[in-house]
Amino acid sequence: MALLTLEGTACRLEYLNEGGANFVFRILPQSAEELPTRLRKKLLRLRKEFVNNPDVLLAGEETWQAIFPAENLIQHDLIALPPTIEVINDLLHDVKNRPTHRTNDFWEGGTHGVLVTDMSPGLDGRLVELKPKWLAQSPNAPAGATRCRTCALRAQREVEKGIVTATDRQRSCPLDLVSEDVASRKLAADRLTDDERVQEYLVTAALPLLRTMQRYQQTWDPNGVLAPDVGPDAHGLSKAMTLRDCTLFVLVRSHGEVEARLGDLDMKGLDKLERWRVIEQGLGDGGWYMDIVTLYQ
Ligand SMILES: O=P(O)(O)O[C@@H]1[C@@H](OP(=O)(O)O)[C@H](OP(=O)(O)O)[C@H](O)[C@H](OP(=O)(O)O)[C@H]1OP(=O)(O)O
Ligand SMILES: Nc1ncnc2c1ncn2[C@@H]1O[C@H](COP(=O)(O)OP(=O)(O)OP(=O)(O)O)[C@@H](O)[C@H]1O
Repeated sequence: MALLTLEGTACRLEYLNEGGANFVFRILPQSAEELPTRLRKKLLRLRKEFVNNPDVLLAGEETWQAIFPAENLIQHDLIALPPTIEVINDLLHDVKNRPTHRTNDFWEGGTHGVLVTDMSPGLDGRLVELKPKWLAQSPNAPAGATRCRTCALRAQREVEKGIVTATDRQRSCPLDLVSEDVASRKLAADRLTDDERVQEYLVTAALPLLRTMQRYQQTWDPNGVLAPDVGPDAHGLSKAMTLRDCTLFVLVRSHGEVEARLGDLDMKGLDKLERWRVIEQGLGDGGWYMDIVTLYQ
């Protein structure tokens, strides 16, 4: 637990979770008093890496707000922090349930954090986190491809490197998730989650959201990472790649109502372009877009 003052209120932070780039904390009042409205039902997300300009923490916000309904986005609210680096890192030292491969990560400090919509399920809800991934085929896939970009990469990774990521484990095809055919959508949803209410949501009410994601993945990256000159499309490519890796948080409340919001929409930098190109080239050259490689699995 870490004690600090936010919005003039004495708060305590509890570690919730972390990914490669951010720590996420619950915000609780130190005493019996209520939290100020701004902090209520919010989590504090801290970028692990030191960020000089706090605006970077909100990069892309306007882009996402322009294409998705507010009710489908994790809301972000930049908040100034008191000098807290030691308090946070002392807390991280004490946490027992951190992912083992991240226990050497500590907060590099910073003047600001981001308050995000709290999608925690509480005592009587359920939260399912999933990545819809590449909802349209890669523009660089060969003609006649029988695997989509996500399925091709999964097959390559498993066979060549023996690596199965959390997303891979779901074995769901993103193209099925946005298919016109309801049976295909159902198959994809069943593989993404065991939760029947979330399956139902994905197959029906989630479609407009998923199709918007699909549409913008295509619009923003019409030529693919192997296009000889991505210069003019560079910002579009960043946006498309970010949308291809974001997380959909699906919260089922006690009476079955579903709240679904996209998060992890931190804009990907083009410093990754070379890596993306190597991946795409490898998928094509290795025949991973073609089912034939299944023979070797
Ligand atoms: O390459 P992909 O499609 O497997 O996506 C990577 C993700 O893998 P997964 O969703 O588990 O299959 C991967 O997720 P994990 O670390 O495996 O949880 C990252 O999100 C990675 O992005 P970045 O390099 O950290 O910015 C993601 O890389 P990019 O989106 O930058 O390609
Ligand atoms: N708004 C939220 N509500 C509930 N839980 C959340 C929320 N945001 C993050 N989390 C939890 O914290 C974890 C890590 O958060 P997040 O995905 O933001 O980290 P990250 O470092 O950006 O991830 P990545 O490794 O993909 O870069 C999530 O997987 C989720 O379990």
